Amino acid sequence: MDFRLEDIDDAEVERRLSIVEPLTDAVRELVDAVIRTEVDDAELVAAREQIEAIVARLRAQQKDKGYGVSFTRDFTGMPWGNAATGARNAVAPPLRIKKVDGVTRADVVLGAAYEGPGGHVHGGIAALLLDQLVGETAAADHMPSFTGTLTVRYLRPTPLGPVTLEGRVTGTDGRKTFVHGELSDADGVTVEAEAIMIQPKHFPARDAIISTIAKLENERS
Ligand SMILES: CCCCCCCC(=O)SCCNC(=O)CCNC(=O)[C@H](O)C(C)(C)COP(=O)(O)OP(=O)(O)OC[C@H]1O[C@@H](n2cnc3c(N)ncnc32)[C@H](O)[C@@H]1OP(=O)(O)O
Repeated sequence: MDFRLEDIDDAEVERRLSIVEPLTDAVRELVDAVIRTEVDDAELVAAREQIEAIVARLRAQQKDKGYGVSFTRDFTGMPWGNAATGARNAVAPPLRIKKVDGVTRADVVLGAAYEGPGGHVHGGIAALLLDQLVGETAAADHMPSFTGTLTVRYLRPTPLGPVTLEGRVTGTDGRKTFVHGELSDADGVTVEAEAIMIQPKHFPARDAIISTIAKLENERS
């Protein structure tokens, strides 16, 4: 797994976010505009040519694979390519999850890019968002839990628009954490999930980051 340490402070994280988040938001707007536009064919062709030029500009310097996950020395994660939350990923709605007293919560608006049944949220998108939510619900002490089993029950169709997600731990058993998650619209719960999250036996990436931080601290003292 691609985890790495970047020796930067919070101000630098914020500076980078202030550049990339508006870019990602502009691409989200582009995706929505392409889905919903009713301009004529000539306009579509002209737009495509402009988009291809922008893609070529961005491809001038690229990472080999995915974005991976960087951490600062304070273990602030920068999972900016994440499909649900990524600050650089226009596919992500993006989900912004807050944890208060062990309960995770997120409010997000799901627009045209997340459609499954006409006018309603795609079931895979609901599962994606719930998967991320249960992951962050189970995470503790900088130690991730991976989804072992995710059971999703669709109670009724979720209309496109604003939705709320909420997750809570329902139990633990050794390295396993059991999590309940819900996705709701204004009228109540539309999708619910039960997850078995598992802290991996070995997580070499975390150990590697901890030893790199220790080395940096030694060098500075
Ligand atoms: C910080 C937020 C990040 C959020 C990210 C969003 C969440 C995600 O999308 S994670 C990505 C999707 N998930 C994955 O890719 C996981 C792939 N699987 C794996 O990596 C491993 O199988 C893993 C880590 C789940 C378990 O491996 P390992 O640590 O070797 O488990 P193992 O020692 O065999 O078993 C431990 C316990 O878990 C149970 N278990 C193992 N696999 C599963 C499973 N898939 N489902 C349920 N229980 C399981 C075992 O039965 C055992 O239970 P017990 O202790 O009672 O005997």
